Amino acid sequence: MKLKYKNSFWGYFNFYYQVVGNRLLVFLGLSVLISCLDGIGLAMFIPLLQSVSDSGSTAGQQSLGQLHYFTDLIEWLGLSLTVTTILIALVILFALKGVMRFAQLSYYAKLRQLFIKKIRFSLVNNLQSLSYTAFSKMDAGKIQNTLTVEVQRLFQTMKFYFDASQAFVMLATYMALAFLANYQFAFLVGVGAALSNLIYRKIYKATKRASVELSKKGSDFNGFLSQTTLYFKYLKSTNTFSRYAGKLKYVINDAEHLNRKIGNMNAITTSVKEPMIIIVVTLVILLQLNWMGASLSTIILSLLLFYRALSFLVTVQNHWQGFIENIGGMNAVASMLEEMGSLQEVKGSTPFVAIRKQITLRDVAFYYDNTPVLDGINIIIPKKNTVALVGESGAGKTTIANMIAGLIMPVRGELLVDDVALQDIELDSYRDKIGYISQESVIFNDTIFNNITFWADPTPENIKRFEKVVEMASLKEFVRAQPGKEQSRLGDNGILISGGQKQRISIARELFKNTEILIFDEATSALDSETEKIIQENIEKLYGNFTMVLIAHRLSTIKQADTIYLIEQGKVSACGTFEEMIFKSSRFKKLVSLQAF
Ligand SMILES: Nc1ncnc2c1ncn2[C@@H]1O[C@H](COP(=O)(O)OP(=O)(O)OP(=O)(O)O)[C@@H](O)[C@H]1O
Repeated sequence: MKLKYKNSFWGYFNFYYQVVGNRLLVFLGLSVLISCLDGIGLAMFIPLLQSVSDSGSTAGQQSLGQLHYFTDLIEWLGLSLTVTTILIALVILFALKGVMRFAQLSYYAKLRQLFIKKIRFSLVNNLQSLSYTAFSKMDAGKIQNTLTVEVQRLFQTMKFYFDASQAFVMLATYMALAFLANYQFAFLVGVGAALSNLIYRKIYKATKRASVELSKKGSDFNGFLSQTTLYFKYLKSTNTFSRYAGKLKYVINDAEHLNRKIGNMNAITTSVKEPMIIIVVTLVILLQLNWMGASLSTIILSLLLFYRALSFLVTVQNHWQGFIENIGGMNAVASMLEEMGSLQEVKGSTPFVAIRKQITLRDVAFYYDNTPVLDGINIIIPKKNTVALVGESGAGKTTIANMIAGLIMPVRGELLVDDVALQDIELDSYRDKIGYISQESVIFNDTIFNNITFWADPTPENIKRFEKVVEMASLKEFVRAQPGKEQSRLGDNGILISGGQKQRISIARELFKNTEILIFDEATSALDSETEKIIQENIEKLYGNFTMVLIAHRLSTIKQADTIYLIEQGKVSACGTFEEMIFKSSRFKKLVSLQAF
């Protein structure tokens, strides 16, 4: 979903219209109906007053102006204008208004639900389909802030917009009724409204600027905050927390300064409200009494209608102020949807079922921005073979693994799965078959069972499969030792378990999945030598069952690999079995001897 809008009343209307469609018109139609019922109900007080004071129907008709049509209607229905009929009409009108109000509010609740769902679903869908390259360039704080705070602010805008519209309809209705009752008064209200709008316009502009600025500060704050929790351990143990917290406080300060500014502007608009109404009403009475020679009943009706109209004018202004205060949310969500929409992953159409023969990287080159990272890479990964990538830090091993996982595409050359180029493969079906155990283990704050099965239903087959992979990943003892066994929780980001345990859980998860290609990126880097040996044996048990890509700095762990590729500065400098490599690559031999030492 793309949400484009112009900064105007109808531009914003169009924004909501794009999300909820014609339902918006239904809502506004109900608002008009309620306003009419309210206005007519109020106008009925005049014949009521006249009936009570027995002032005769002709005077009543005059003071009602053109509104006498409503009382005519009562008479046309064959009912005489007595206190009782007017009271009954009043009750019916307001009861009807209550019913309509109920219908309108429950319709609003439905609209709100629909609106929130649509916006959140669109953001989640766009995030899901975002390309990995685009994601790595985006500001994580901004994404997080938009999906949480800004979406919330956007919903606020909708509430304020709808409330302002409702009040606007009320205002328009009372203006129309006022016009019908006494057009000179209506003119005065128009002048009053125009004057007060001059003051409000300036304040709205300044509020809008502050609101958009607030969204930016929110992104910064969220970015810093998520990193604070992510790197809590580091910040704590190195006593760098206070310096980092200083940055966080600086952003809080800025954001709260803006909030205060917005609050001050709100204070002005709110406090100006009552004096302004009184001034306009006083002017209206003075004019009516001294220059227009109006009767008391005309003045009472006019005052009733105008006071209502003016208070709705103020309500419109207040809600509009609230709307403007949150407009940054609309801006942030619309631009995030647009930005993510333009950075979507392009997926091919050939569904992936299974590897028949091999994965081939042919003369592959890759650049991060303009910096070459891979150049002329030729690698063959035959089905169910194990290929190891070794080389110094920054040589390009992870970049190759990312490409095999379909996260990035070759800039030059091609990656073929059998005969199909990676670009042509339907990536979701391909990734369904990929198991990726990265340098940073992925542990969810949930039970061991859910972490490994990825929230699979605990059916007898799944439980059996779970037990099997727990055993394969040497986790049996660990699970048994937990007080809640497989239902024990692992804590946020696996904070409650060791680095080695995290990696074994990651391995078990990939084994549970119906994986065909297994990528291990430094899978054994955080293990003690005893556990590493067990895991190593377990990985070796997988040899021949999966197509595997191993990235390991510890060369002893890849002795059994079918083929080893030595990557140096983005190029393959040698390849072969462990023994062949020792024989033909002096660089590899040196690396092995350094590690042996
Ligand atoms: N998202 C990125 N944007 C820009 N440059 C990147 C990005 N990711 C990696 N690089 C650069 O690409 C080069 C290869 O990185 P890569 O992670 O593939 O190396 P590696 O061999 O896996 O290193 P290590 O063994 O330390 O994990 C490095 O110079 C790295 O700085």
